[in-house]
Amino acid sequence: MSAVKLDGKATAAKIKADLKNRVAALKERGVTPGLGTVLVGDDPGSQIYVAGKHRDCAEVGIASIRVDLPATAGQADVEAAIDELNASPACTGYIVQLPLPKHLDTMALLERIDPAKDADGLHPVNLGRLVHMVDAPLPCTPHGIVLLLQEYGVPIKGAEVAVVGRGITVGRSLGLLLTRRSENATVTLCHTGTQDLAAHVRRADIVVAAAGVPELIKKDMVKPGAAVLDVGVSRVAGKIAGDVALDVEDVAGYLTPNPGGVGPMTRALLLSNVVEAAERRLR
Ligand SMILES: Nc1nc(=O)c2c([nH]1)NC[C@@H]1CN(c3ccc(C(=O)N[C@@H](CCC(=O)O)C(=O)O)cc3)C=[N+]21
Repeated sequence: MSAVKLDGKATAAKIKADLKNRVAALKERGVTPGLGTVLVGDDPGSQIYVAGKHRDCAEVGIASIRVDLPATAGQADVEAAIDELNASPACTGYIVQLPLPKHLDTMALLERIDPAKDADGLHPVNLGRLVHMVDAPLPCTPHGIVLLLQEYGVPIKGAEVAVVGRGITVGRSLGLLLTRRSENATVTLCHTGTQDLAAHVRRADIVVAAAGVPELIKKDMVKPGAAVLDVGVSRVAGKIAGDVALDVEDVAGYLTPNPGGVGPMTRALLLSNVVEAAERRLR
């Protein structure tokens, strides 16, 4: 068997086309959405991601505001950048690129972001709203995963989902999203303390690999026909390595390419959060 490709790049293009129309409508009402990024230091990977986000903005008509600070920036310097974006009417949403240099207190900085401008959907207030299932910006990667499954008609309701990785940005938040009444999946959240990972993955109709361990998910662990989503972005010898072994394609029913799968969806949903924040402002 050869798996159906869950084409994140193509699906993200559709989402961006819709956003472009919504941005045009906002501009007619006098509001231009603006995405801010705060980047501290010169990690090459982070530089590439941030540059990509600004290109995406230009594509759909979102203004972008780039704040780059040196690796030596102190807590007060980053706080000042955050305060400025919180106060700026031109910025409707922004992110602080992670990971931050180790000398900075990441949690204190993330909590300082105005929750109404939280484009990542990872502010504790917004994660709390997700727990309570009230309207708020959603975490981009989990939201992108749900939309990608829906785009290809992969049944979520009643599905057994194995999420591998309990990080806040993907695994833990995705568990919250998929167990809402509107999704109604049954989620097993696996992590490094899981006793028999293969047994959990083998039962799953949908497998989401977000552990950051190259080739963690092997062919013999996947139920034939299952949908497999690869969130891994480890760097091995300069190349992106996913969490899913290549030959999983032989047994899976659906599989994300990587690159070209979950990554482009994450970026599209970031733009979506910026546009939604601008729309909320007009309500
Ligand atoms: N505050 C914050 N928010 C983030 O959302 C965030 C972050 N910090 N820090 C780093 C991670 C990583 N991340 C990616 C998003 C898209 C691709 C992506 O689009 N990748 C392309 C390939 C790009 C390439 O080849 O390098 C693809 O999958 O097709 C990758 C990685 C967002 N992150």
